[in-house]
Amino acid sequence: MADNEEPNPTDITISALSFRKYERWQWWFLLALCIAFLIVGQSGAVILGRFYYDQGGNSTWMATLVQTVAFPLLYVPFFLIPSPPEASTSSAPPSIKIIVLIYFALGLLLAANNMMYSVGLLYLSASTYSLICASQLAFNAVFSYFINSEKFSAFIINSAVIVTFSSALLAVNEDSGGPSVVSGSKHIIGVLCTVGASAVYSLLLCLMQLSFRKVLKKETFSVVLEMQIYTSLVASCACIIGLFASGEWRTLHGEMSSFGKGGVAYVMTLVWTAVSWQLTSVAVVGLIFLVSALYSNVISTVALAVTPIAALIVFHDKMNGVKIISMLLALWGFSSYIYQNYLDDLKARRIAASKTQNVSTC
Ligand SMILES: Nc1nc2[nH]cnc2c(=O)[nH]1
Repeated sequence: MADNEEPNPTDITISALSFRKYERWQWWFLLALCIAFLIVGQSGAVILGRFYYDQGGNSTWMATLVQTVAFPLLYVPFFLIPSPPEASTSSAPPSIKIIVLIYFALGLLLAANNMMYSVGLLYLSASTYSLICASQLAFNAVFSYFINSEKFSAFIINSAVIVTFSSALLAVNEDSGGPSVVSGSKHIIGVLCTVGASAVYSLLLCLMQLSFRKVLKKETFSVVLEMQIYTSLVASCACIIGLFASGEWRTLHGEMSSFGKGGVAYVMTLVWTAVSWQLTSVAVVGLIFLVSALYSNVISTVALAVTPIAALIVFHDKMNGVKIISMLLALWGFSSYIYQNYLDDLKARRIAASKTQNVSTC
């Protein structure tokens, strides 16, 4: 855009304009915090999830439940973080019935995604798993286009394609961990569930973005915590019903006593997996709120490429050329999207400046 051209608010590809409650530095600070939480939380959660299966854990319902059940922890930031007062908006607030319906539907989608994600992690090697997970950015781009009318700049397309390659590259990595031998049918179930999870996850993120923009319309971060708390409540109830209805709860005691590293390690693994998932989920929803569903998914996929570093530190896993190239690609894709954020920020400043100028010349 030329300097003398009037900036057009609809050119902006991120939601910076709709996020007026916070100062610009606060917006960037929240963005950095969410990115850090997502990368640390997801790497930790995936590694602990793999550890649970490796040490003899076998309950997919339990692996699914821990992805949401620690949501009461979020009441701590919910009550501690002060929210700027809501501006009075011209539109009426949504009815309670609509809000309950939204949280209920999104909570069920979340439970379905988490179940399929757990089955994929159980039956597939980390490499096959990463390859299929890479498809979620393509799903997300399609859903974002149709559901959120997302505008794709060259930097966004570049970022999504490069991060997809980065994740796919992990798949050619020979020494990736995972179950050594699974039967053909279980492998097929693992593939179908991971593809299903990728599609449902992308749809879920886009629907969350739509709910923030079109229905909830709050401009404070508390709406992120509310979204996470209520959808997790619904998803956890669905998992508890599944755990009891499937009879899997009867196997839990035996699983704990035969856990490779002992009963205390079993409990600790589940507790820290649950905490890591909360950190991850708040960051995922926070990034949808601050920027977009596609952005949140790009950072999730970058976290996938960063997981080998965490495995290197925690399990002293081997590092090799493929993993390093995958991470460098992820970093490149990530930088491309951050640069788009910067350009959008510049445009938002110009719009604000031209508005002030117009007011003062009137
Ligand atoms: N399907 C899916 N579920 C998730 N839950 C948290 N992160 C992810 C992800 O990257 N993909």
